[in-house]
Amino acid sequence: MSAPPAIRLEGVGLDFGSAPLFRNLDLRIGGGGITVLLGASGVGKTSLLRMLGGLEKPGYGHVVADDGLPLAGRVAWMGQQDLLLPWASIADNVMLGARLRGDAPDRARMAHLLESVGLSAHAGALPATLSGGMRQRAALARVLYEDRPVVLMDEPFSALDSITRARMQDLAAHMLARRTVVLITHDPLEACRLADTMLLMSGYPATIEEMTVPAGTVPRAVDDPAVLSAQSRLLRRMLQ
Ligand SMILES: Nc1ncnc2c1ncn2[C@@H]1O[C@H](COP(=O)(O)OP(=O)(O)OP(=O)(O)O)[C@@H](O)[C@H]1O
Repeated sequence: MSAPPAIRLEGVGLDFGSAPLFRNLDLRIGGGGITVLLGASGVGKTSLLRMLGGLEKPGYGHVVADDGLPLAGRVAWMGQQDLLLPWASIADNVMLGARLRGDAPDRARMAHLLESVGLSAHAGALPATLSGGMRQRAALARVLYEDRPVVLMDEPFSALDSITRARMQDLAAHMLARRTVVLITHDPLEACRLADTMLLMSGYPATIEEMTVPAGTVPRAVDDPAVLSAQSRLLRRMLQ
């Protein structure tokens, strides 16, 4: 994997119809860490993520990597839905990118990744036979198979029960270490466990405020007192 770049938004604007989502927005997403994006529903988090991934073109301004190289081809995406192909095995789903590119699939790499996410025994299974948490682990293995330095995650764990969610947070934090990760979540505990940098979006057009993160390295423990008090401060702030 190439070095994880920082990403800059320079004077970015985006409107949908008459609604100004962003006006002259400047923002730097640090390289090689997890930036968590929080904010009320509809404030523009997904739109910002889509601009970072090149899926949405800003009305004006630029989205650039700090190393001066194009971002295209260096970004992987993980969303709330696992988007696994229902008719393909877990193994084939993990190697899907290679197949789409016409590359020879790397079965050893796939097997290693499935082992890392605890799914070795399910390589030949169809997605429908797995639990939601297992399918998200398969989706994570697919992201890791692609080995992109930038990973954009739009509420990837929000459909999971709280125990599975906490396990996925630990797994993702370990497996995605040293990549440039941007994670959207509505869950203050998830934000406080996983953020190296925490950004709160609010208003129309949106402004972005950097929040203080708890001390300690990611993933922080679920019962860390600093995490729990930061979580309640954050929730109170989000309710304002
Ligand atoms: N392609 C589009 N065309 C028109 N309007 C859009 C489009 N994409 C997003 N919007 C609008 O832009 C606003 C921001 O949407 P966005 O999905 O970015 O918000 P969000 O903060 O991610 O919300 P949520 O937390 O509910 O997912 C919403 O009002 C939405 O309806």
